[in-house]
Amino acid sequence: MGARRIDWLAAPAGEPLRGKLRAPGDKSISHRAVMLAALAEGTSEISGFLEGEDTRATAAIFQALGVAIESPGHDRRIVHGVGLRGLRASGSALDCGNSGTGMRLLAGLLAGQAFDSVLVGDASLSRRPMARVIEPLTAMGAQLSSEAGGLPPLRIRGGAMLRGMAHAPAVASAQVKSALLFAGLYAEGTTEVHEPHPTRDYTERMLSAFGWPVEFSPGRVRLSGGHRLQAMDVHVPVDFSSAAFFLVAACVIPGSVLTLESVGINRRRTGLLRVLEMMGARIRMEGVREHGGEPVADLVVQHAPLRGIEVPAALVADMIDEFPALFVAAACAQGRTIVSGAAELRVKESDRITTMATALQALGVRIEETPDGAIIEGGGMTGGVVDSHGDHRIAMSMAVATQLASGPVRIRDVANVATSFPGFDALAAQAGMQLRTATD
Ligand SMILES: O=C(O)C1=C[C@@H](OP(=O)(O)O)[C@@H](O)[C@H](O)C1
Ligand SMILES: C=C(OP(=O)(O)O)C(=O)O
Repeated sequence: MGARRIDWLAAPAGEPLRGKLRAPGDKSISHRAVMLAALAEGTSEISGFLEGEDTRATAAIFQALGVAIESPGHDRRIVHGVGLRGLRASGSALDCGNSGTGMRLLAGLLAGQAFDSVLVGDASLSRRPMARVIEPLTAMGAQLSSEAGGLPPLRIRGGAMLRGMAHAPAVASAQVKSALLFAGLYAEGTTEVHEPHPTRDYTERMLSAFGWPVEFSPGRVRLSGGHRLQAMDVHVPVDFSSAAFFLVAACVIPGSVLTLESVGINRRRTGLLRVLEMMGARIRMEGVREHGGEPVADLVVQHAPLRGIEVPAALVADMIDEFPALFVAAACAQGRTIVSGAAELRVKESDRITTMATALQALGVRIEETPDGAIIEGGGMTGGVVDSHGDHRIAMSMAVATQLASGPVRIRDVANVATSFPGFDALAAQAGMQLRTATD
């Protein structure tokens, strides 16, 4: 982000990945934990909090809104909740950084406040579509405006009287669903969301854990205004999306046997596991248990030859952030992999279809873009220079790809990895990958 321009220089280490790794805490759950703890009555302690730029931006926003948040140690936060009506106006714009989750969830939450707010973001976030939350929130009575084309900054007028209603969003998006549920806390009557495909259900589960009555089943959720949130301690599991880079790396690097510890395996997040298994991967779950109300397991992954498949469109929402990593698995597989039904990838931190296609092509992979996916021919990769376009998931996926390239690779513009996975390069080196930082 910002002025820092960092590249990675990577080379195939020629070594299998071995040992045990623990990836950082879940980004989606960390955002929600801060938000609900801030609105709760009493003091909540969050452990396993993701020390990423995205989630720290959310915590800083709540501090600007008058919530006392202590950081007693790495991965920990103590949040002194102010209750549903206890936030107060910030004198300045609230900066969500690179985080779509932060901005969209806050749009719903701030629409219910008595004061005005402005949400801003970095250059990437300022290009991402917000009409998907502005329109349904406006239908509930919220007063929000954006730049032309539904782009940030978002200006939110306080004091609106929100009405609950039933929503059927056109896109399957946990961010949209969660924005509507946050507004629903402040609305009169019942707010319902019927999704085109079920998406991650952390907002529903966490609201319920904080004591708010919520009815939900996959793809459906319903709640009413007029209740209270009670403080609780939140234990954040390891983020499956972060573990996914190492899962793919160990699948494709011959001789690897790697254990990823205590990974969150909520079904709405683990579509990639099912797809890799269809491709021939050998991944075992050990010690399945509950951690802070979420299922977690150690994932033991062993190298296995992968074959190309047609990725079932029904799994897209369950692996929405894992496509860059999947593209790398596909490039290393035998045969053709077809991805479709994934047009949402075009409105993430970068256009992830074009960015991945361009990066893999630069390493000699045959990959053809389609409007909602790609056709990837497996085979070898050469060395070269690739650009992550400031997209954390592209940078980390290409770092995995380089381990199978026939020569050195420079990955440009990787600083943004700190938004979701600070310390990725150190962990990659610990596992046996060769990656070093270079600045221009
Ligand atoms: O709700 C969330 O925490 C998220 C939902 C997904 O976005 P969409 O809701 O736009 O699919 C995902 O891509 C993002 O990384 C986190
Ligand atoms: C899309 C992502 O996050 P966000 O939408 O929160 O920016 C992501 O982390 O891949």
